Amino acid sequence: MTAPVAGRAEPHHAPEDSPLSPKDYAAAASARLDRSVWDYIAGGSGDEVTLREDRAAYDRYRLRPRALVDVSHLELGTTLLGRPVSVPIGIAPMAYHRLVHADGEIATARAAGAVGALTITSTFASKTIEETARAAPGPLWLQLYVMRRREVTESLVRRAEAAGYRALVITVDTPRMARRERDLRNGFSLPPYVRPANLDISQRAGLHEGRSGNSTLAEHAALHHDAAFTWEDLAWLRSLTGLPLVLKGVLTAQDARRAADLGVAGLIVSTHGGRQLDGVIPALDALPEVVAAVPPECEVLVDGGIRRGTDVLKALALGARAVLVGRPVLWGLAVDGADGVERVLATLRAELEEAMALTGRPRLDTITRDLLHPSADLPFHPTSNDKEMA
Ligand SMILES: Cc1cc2nc3c(=O)[nH]c(=O)nc-3n(C[C@H](O)[C@H](O)[C@H](O)COP(=O)(O)O)c2cc1C
Ligand SMILES: CCCCC(=O)C(=O)O
Repeated sequence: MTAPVAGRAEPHHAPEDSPLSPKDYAAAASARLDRSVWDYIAGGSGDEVTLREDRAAYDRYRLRPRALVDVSHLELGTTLLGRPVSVPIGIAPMAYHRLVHADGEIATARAAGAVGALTITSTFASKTIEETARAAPGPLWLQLYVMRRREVTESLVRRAEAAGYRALVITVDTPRMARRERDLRNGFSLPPYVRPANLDISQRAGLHEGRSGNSTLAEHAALHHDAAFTWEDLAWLRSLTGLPLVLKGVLTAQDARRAADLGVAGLIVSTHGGRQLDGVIPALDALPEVVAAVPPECEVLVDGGIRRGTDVLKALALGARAVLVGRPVLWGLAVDGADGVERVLATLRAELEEAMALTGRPRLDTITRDLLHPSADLPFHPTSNDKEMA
């Protein structure tokens, strides 16, 4: 165990001795974290319908294993935008890792590097773009919220290029931050030891002054995010940089096709972990129509609710090139710093290997749609409208 960060609550009770699954890490993290920090991470928007359904979507599929296949050698390596990764599992961009551990994004990136996984660093990282890059041997992408002051975004792009980041991930589901009632009730604001390390002083205004009944993060987004950013403005971003662009938060074939037509290199099918528009289609259910809408060279990833190796397998079977994991990474970080993150990622990798072996799918290209059987309570066959939507 590493030392707790300043200001963090003492554990309410001793965490489990040796957490095994992401679920165990959630229990241990919840015991260690302040309630308002736990709620910020765990919560969703509105009635948290999408938060629940993103996860439940995975449980609506059953697996159809094939027998007597040579699974003595398994291959999990692939490429993402031309760069090799050891696993088709990456870390989703999440704000403020220092909320849960003093080493913040440095620990997370180091752990991902040890596993050979992709890391996507948030605009709201609590360690700098440069120090995170120095810690990470694995591929790094930078997530961008496009700011009203375009020079802020441009400077982040330049710094990402100089530090060796390989792609820019533009989050398109957050022209404003959705109401998250847990944060509103808790009057959540950033503790003094956490700040957006990559934004200048003028962009930090207000993040620490908690006013009761308000989420300062939402206020900050309302002040600084460019809610007028549109498809036309993407051309401006393209003209700024040679780095490939990836759009995060696409849920329809229409938007996917438009992005591909504009030369976007990749898409992340995502509901933002149920934290933005509540009631949207679960990411897993949107995945087939997005995959069907874009040419094969446009790489499609998915996130939201992935907690087991079999979840990864199901997403790959529905056409994802790789998956991203969000909250489980912060749970591992809260419990045991970089070691905790590494164990969470290594567990998901081990479970994916097990699932590949036991379904007779030794390579990623053998994980195909016929691996899935919709369970009896599946309300509709999510692949039935692929053709219509594409
Ligand atoms: C605490 C927290 C902070 C997040 N911050 C960002 C962010 O800064 N940018 C972004 O694009 N997505 C952000 N997300 C969304 C994640 O990238 C991802 O879409 C989601 O967490 C995946 O779902 P999962 O947590 O169920 O794995 C955040 C999610 C969480 C839980
Ligand atoms: C303004 C967004 C803050 C980080 C974020 O994306 C999230 O909390 O989901």
